[in-house]
Amino acid sequence: MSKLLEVRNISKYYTHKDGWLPGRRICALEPLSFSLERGETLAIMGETGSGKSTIAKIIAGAEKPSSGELFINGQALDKMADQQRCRYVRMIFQDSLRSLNPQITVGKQLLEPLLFNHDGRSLEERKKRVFETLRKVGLLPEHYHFYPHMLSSGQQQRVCIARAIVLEPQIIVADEAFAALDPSIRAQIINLILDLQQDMGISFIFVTHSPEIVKHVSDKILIMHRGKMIEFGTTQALITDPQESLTATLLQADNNYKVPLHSTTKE
Ligand SMILES: Nc1ncnc2c1ncn2[C@@H]1O[C@H](COP(=O)(O)OP(=O)(O)OP(=O)(O)O)[C@@H](O)[C@H]1O
Repeated sequence: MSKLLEVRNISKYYTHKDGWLPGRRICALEPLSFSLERGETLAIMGETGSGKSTIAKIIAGAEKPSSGELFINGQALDKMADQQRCRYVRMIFQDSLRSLNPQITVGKQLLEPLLFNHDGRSLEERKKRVFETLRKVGLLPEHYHFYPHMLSSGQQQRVCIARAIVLEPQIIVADEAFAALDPSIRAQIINLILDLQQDMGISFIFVTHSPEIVKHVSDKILIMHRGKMIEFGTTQALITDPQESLTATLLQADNNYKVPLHSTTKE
């Protein structure tokens, strides 16, 4: 496996503009570095407010780091134009279902990223890519003409995944994207992601509180505590020999969620 993503010394400070202490600087992330190989899945875990979403947003380009650099295949990510960057990294947000526009058909919502990405394809070629993508996420050609409210929540989540993969990115960042789903649907979506990873070689970065999801899908785990990366290593190493008590606590099994075993599980 070759190195896909390299995160070097990224940090993030926010300055409060209002409230009790305007102008006060908050350190959301102390400088941290890690790397990810092609096709690997990384899980980011930690308590509330520890900086997990901040890392996810910086990798996806939704936030700028206060310092540090990110490289993808050796190329500096922050020097890329948005159109180029979104061909490499796409994000599925916490409230991804609400990010679907209720007034636009599924097909048009999937065409949008392709139109934004001026790659010289004809409309017919783009539509062909959209139909292929619907198939990859387990939807039917007729879903192209559906509006989001005509789909179940599991199908809507598949549209969100389709929107993330339609540009064939190398990394997808999912920030607690599946937490609100019914457990059986969530298991199907997680298994879909494992299939996509095998078929398309996409690397996933998950922000999650669920040890079961982490054990099921991730190759590596990054543990955050109050803006600091306190542990980073392979899933196997952190499960069998955690160096921090917080790591052991976060990885204790939760009984609320079980992913039915799948042939491609990483366990
Ligand atoms: N836009 C912002 N302005 C000011 N402070 C922010 C902003 N975004 C995040 N923070 C602060 O940065 C810190 C890290 O936030 P972040 O959302 O990354 O944590 P998290 O680990 O993802 O938490 P959660 O699990 O609750 O989503 C928190 O103290 C948060 O209040």
